Amino acid sequence: MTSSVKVALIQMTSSSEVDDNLAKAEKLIESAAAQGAQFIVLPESFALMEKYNGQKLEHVERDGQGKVQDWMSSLAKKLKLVLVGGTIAVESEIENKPYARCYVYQEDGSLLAHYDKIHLFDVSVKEGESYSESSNTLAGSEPVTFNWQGITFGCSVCYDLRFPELYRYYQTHNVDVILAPSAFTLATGKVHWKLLLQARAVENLAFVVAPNQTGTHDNQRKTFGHSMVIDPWGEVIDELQEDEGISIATLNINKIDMIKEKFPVHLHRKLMS
Ligand SMILES: O=C(O)CNC(=O)[C@H](CS)NC(=O)CCC(=O)C(=O)O
Repeated sequence: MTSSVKVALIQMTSSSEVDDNLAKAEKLIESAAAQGAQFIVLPESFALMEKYNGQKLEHVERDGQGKVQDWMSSLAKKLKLVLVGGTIAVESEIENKPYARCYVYQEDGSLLAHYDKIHLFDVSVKEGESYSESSNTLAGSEPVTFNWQGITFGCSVCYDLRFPELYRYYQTHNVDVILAPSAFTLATGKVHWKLLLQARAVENLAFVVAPNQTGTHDNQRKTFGHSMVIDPWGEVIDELQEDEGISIATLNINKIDMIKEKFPVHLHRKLMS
């Protein structure tokens, strides 16, 4: 059983050009691999930030085939690492309503897991800034965990962070590392991003790995950056600022048991549903 893993988070300002985004992400991933990262996580919508909000999506793939899936699989294989692909739009059973899907590829290029974003961002952030993700996306319904090298991971995406019951499910399924690739807005990120990430880590005694989009996108949307890794005690192990780049952190998985032994919050629950 592996007791530590070197993860890398990719922070980028994705545009509305898929090829440009993949080229940019590839450079960052190669640099992270050269620094010894074994497990790399891309942010939500890394391959495409749509120009238009609430309209038909411009690049949607079919499960199992498509440019972005091929790119993720071959890169994972070439660099012999795990690659978590934030989200991409993947056809669902309903026309023009793809899932926002996170694919996880492993070292031989095969698929290890996939997760469909459950909570969709239908909110008004402030005057002139509102989102209607459900108008062009179908919500997933299943929490997803997977095991890699004896470590258990739980999947989530962005707005999911506001729904603690998803993470409580992961706690009851012994998740060691919570993944939360995001495109958190600048306006909400300033107030809520770090707070939510730390809360999810502390209340569930798990690491939280959260790469975010950053900067101003083609569609004029602004995202917050500040990709970070939090340990199960709530401490920020590594944090980026607003520039594009990579964050590399070593997760010492033994730390979870060390904390649970002295501070067994997970055994003190009373109101089980
Ligand atoms: O639409 C895309 O291209 C990429 N997807 C997103 O940006 C998604 C849905 S609009 N954003 C969020 O979930 C932000 C959540 C958030 O910021 C909060 O909870 O405060």
